[in-house]
Amino acid sequence: MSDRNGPVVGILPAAGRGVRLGEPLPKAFVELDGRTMLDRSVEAMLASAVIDRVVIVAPPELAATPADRLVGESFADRVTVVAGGAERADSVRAGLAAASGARFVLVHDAARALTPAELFVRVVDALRAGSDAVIPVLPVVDTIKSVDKDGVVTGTPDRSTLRAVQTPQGFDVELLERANRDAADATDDAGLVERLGERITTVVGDPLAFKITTPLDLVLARTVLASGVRTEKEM
Ligand SMILES: Nc1ccn([C@@H]2O[C@H](COP(=O)(O)OP(=O)(O)OP(=O)(O)O)[C@@H](O)[C@H]2O)c(=O)n1
Ligand SMILES: C[C@](O)(CO)[C@H](O)COP(=O)(O)O
Repeated sequence: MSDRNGPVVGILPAAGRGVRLGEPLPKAFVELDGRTMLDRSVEAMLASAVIDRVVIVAPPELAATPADRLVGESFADRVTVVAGGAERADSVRAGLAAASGARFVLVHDAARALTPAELFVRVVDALRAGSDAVIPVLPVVDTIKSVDKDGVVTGTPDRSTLRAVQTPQGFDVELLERANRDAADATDDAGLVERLGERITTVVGDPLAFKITTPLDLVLARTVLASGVRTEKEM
């Protein structure tokens, strides 16, 4: 596909249970300062003005809930809700199947609920400029070791070549569909594209796009909001 001006659809995997977070609700429905992670994520995606519509991939028992009960009313008409699967990759595939008409897709974890709108803009700009697969990355701040099955150190990769990977991850829709055709294990969507030997480019990530995974992350997210640090661009 050569025209790079076509529609961008956001796929928002939000079907995880949040076992590591340990809250009673599925993680995307946990509130941060009175609003769910899901609602915050949808708002950031649509407020970026570079995403035309969003497919929410919800826990199956909530997938029949009308969109205006899941997210703010002003966004509901640009949202579709589908049921997720057992693993994140299954949920992404369900979202991709509902992304009809997309030229590009942005896959974004609902768990990265404080992601600023500017990060979506950076990823879409890179797609429009010619990339078919784009991921946001940050430098790794810790020294990383590889270990064997007994926990004994086997090496120290050169940290300058390593990056921590975030979402949103942006793709030419046909490329991500092709990457998902053969079931394979990968911890992110770009990992599937890598297996095809395709080129993946990077943009600078954002510390506020951290994934809320553990109770400590929840404390951090709530503290960030209480501190008044700007998490959304005023547009
Ligand atoms: N079957 C799944 C698993 C995860 N996700 C989504 O993928 C994102 C990243 O996953 P993670 O943060 O690991 O969430 P959980 O799988 O819920 O976490 P845990 O492993 O602690 O249960 C989250 O927005 C989560 O809702 C999903 O849509 N479907
Ligand atoms: C996709 C991802 O958010 C990129 O960092 C991450 O790999 C998901 O990890 P998970 O623990 O499988 O949710």
